Amino acid sequence: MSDSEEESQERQLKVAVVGDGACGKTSLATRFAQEAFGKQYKQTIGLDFFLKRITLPGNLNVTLQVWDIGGQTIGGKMLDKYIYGAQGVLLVYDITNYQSFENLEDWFGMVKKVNEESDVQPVVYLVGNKIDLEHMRTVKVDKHQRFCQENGLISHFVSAKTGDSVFLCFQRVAADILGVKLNKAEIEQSQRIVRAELVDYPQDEGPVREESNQSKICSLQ
Ligand SMILES: Nc1nc2c(ncn2[C@@H]2O[C@H](COP(=O)(O)OP(=O)(O)OP(=O)(O)O)[C@@H](O)[C@H]2O)c(=O)[nH]1
Repeated sequence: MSDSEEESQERQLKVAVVGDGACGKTSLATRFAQEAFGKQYKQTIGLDFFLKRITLPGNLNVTLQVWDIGGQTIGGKMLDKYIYGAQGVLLVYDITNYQSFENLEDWFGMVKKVNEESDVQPVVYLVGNKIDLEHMRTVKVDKHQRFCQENGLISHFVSAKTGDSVFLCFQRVAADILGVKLNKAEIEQSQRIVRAELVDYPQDEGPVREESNQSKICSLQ
């Protein structure tokens, strides 16, 4: 294959998103791929796919295939087939739902089983979702960190609702899979993409305190 043919072949990465029903997997995929969020819960039956093209440092174009796996598939016959071949796995739970955190043992067990015989192991992230509901948190941060340390997982906290850290999370997965390092500026840039829509202070004036739209915007932070 010539160099130019190789260059034109876009890299596709499979990222499987697993976790209990209603923890926010579809919402994360939708936020990442379509920059949208819906309040209404619609259960995923089986699985859904999302595709999103991103550019990593070094002008590396990558298409992420996000496999949004329905929470009800745990214990089902198809789950191992859905997870098989994923280079990245997001183990998602809802920080306001302790059970969804506890059940990650089972989800992670399934991921390990599927990859038992494989030489290459997927990059696995522990993702605490719904951080906009911090006041309702039932899973302590140190529990989350311990689970990461004990199992060699990478930690992330996100909100599909506000978009907080969602793009960064997927971007990091892609970068980790490909062994690309993101520097501080790139990480900040990714965070800014999400926040730019929410915060729009007038130049040189700093945050406005009172009644205007700004206070509504601040409450999203
Ligand atoms: N406040 C808040 N609500 C969220 C967030 N993410 C998802 N939700 C809500 O949680 C509910 C479930 O979200 P889904 O994305 O459908 O959950 P899921 O994990 O895909 O569920 P299954 O399809 O059953 O596996 C919906 O009502 C979402 O609007 C979040 O970050 N913050």
